Amino acid sequence: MEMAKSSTQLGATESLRRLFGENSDFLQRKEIHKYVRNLTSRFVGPENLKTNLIQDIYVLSRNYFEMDDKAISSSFDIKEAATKMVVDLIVKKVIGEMESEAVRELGLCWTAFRTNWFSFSYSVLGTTVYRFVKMVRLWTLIEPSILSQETTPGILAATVKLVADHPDVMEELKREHDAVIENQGDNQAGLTWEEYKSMTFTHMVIKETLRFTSAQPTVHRIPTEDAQVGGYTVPAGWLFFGIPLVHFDEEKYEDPLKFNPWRWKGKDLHGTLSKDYIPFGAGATLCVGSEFAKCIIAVFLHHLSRFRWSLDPKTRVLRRYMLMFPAGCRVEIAKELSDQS
Ligand code: HEM
Repeated sequence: MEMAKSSTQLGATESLRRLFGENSDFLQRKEIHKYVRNLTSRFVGPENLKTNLIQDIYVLSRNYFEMDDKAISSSFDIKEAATKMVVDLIVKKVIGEMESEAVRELGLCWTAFRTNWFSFSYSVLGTTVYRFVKMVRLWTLIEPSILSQETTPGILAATVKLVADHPDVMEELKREHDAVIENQGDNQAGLTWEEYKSMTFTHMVIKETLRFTSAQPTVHRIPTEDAQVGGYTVPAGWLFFGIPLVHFDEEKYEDPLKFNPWRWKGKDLHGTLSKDYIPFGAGATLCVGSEFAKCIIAVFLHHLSRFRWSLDPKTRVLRRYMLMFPAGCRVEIAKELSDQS
């Protein structure tokens, strides 16, 4: 936490420096940092979220839950659905209208780079790693898009997996969302900001998922002077990889390896940062997309809770550089018996 707050110099390994060159935008982000933050906040900050985005998120995500009158069930990969939605809501607005093939290529390049850069020669022409390195001059523009595309769908998928593994949580969510729908009466065309904020248990589930998965596993920093971390000295100029271990500290969290949304009952559900809770980082580089990400997850849970649903048993979560779902995250939804008549 202290390290994340103390320095805005983001760390990069020697190999990354050689790969991109010392002066690349990718590494020398300090100068353009404020610009990127402002640009992203404009798109996903609370004002735009309240007035426009929440409704767009509601409508776009609802499309995945539509079924023919005669169908009684359907299925889709919820991680892929969220990725497409983020592309529609953010990437196209930040980068401008792109051919869908170009968006796909951008995603593929990033995925290949993220998983292979340390094990694959970047100078081999034609490889996706090579192409990504060539494209990285666009970094300033694509950074928010990449960050939003990588993290949020992964956390949504992790949330869905954890809920599917905990029937008591699924039941409580259903109760909460049934009540929201009932209160809406005939007016079920969307979700208001107030309704979103009133979903107390949903926010407890999201908060616990973010604690439990620590989705962005490391922050990288290079301290400008010697720093103390957990009784160790990190010398100035060294590269520090920080992991939010505080999320699993027994003194802060009772039974920390248990997924237990009820631990947040009566606590602050909307703050993104405290001494013991840092899923969105801390300090000058604190995530600017946190509320947007939480809103996407809550709205998907809202739609999901209208159905009986289950998760493909092949769904597995791997923790590599990011959370990964090698077999996707497919949900099967079925109409309630009463809706089938
Ligand atoms: C659940 C989803 C998300 C998680 C867990 C997450 C996590 C983080 C973390 C830990 C950082 C700090 C990195 C560091 O200090 O080195 C960060 C920064 C950032 N995030 Fe997120 N993020 C999420 C969603 C998003 C979304 C949806 C967007 C944009 C639409 C976004 C945009 C950014 C940006 C632009 C930064 C860099 C801020 C800066 O350098 O000043 N994030 N995020």
